[in-house]
Amino acid sequence: MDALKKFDGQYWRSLFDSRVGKTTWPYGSGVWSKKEWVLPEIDSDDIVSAFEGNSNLFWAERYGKQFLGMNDLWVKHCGISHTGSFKDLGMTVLVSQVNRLRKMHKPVVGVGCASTGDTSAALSAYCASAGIPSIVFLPANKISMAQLVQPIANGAFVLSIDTDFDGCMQLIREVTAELPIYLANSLNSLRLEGQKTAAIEILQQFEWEVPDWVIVPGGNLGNIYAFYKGFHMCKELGLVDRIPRLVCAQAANANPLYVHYKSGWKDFKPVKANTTFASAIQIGDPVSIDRAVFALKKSNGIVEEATEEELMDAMAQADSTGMFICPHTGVALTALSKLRNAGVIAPTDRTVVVSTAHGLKFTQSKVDYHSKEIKNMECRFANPPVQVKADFGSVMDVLKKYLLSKNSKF
Ligand SMILES: N[C@@H](CCOP(=O)(O)O)C(=O)O
Repeated sequence: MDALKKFDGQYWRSLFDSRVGKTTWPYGSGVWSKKEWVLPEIDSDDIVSAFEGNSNLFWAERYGKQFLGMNDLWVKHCGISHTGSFKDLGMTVLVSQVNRLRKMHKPVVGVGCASTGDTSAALSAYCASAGIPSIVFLPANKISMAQLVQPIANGAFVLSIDTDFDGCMQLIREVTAELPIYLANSLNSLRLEGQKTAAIEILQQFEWEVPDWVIVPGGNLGNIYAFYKGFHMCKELGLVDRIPRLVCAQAANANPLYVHYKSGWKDFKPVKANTTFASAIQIGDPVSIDRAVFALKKSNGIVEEATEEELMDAMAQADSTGMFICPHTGVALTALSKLRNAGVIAPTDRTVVVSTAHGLKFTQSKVDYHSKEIKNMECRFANPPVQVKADFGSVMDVLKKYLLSKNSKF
């Protein structure tokens, strides 16, 4: 009861008074009447910023310390971009080249891709901007609504095909062998030239100090190779003297690289990719398998996997520290956590997790999780909204309960 008394408005008012020397609470009426707002001085440690230091490379201080006991964990957010994923980096290069080819009157009637949602979004946007027809093959009902609407809105010719990504990939390869449609998937090295810039940018953002680890979610596997290519190029140029160890993180429901790695890189076998919340990496027969294996061998790399529960829990925990990540980044964070727990990654290792897409593309998965509506999943970190009657007493009751649970010092 004593603790509850402290929710009295006067208590809060005195708290603010004592912090800044005069009444400062600027909102509301009644106990907290509106008075002059004086900003207290703050220390630089108090500053809460989503982006510490550089624009898209941020220090995941709270997540690192709270969940992993790490103090040098960084997230490279590649989803803060025009279409909300790292695909923009490569697609601008590829579509620019196609634009040039068309100006040279080369017979390119359009650009096509198979996609789990991010590649098609980027392709359709850049093509629309250049006035080039884009054709996208999407697995029906297997990508998020936000991703589906992107190529539709950008005026692409969208084929929703009753198969999975691997089926779409097979079909687009056959079609582009017949028609002068330029294939924009990441087996095209122009894509990788663009994507490798993320690796160069990480080194530049750390002022050419090489991180110990870089963790990348992997599906079609072009990106892990692109990162290797960028780091390797900087080493060749003498900008750095080593490259980071790479970790490729896969969903356990679509894990052909993980299985291959665990077999000691014996014969690669495609798998049937099962449904995963990390839908952009729901791929069983990745086109860049050989390049990925090369990159991992050259970087003394590791492959890890994440179950559905692990990746969704990791996403929820990361979001609770302010990140709002995509499920694929949840896969990468799970890989990190497993490697930390196994003692492979040390608490002080400088580690960069590559966040591949914007969380807003995957809101349905977050809604399902926080509503605890996922079969066979505990959803341990769900934060469902509280239903409350529209009266002051009811609102105060739930608020007091909530605030007491959050503020043990009261
Ligand atoms: N996750 C990808 C799948 C296609 O991969 P790509 O590397 O060939 O573009 C997507 O978003 O479509």
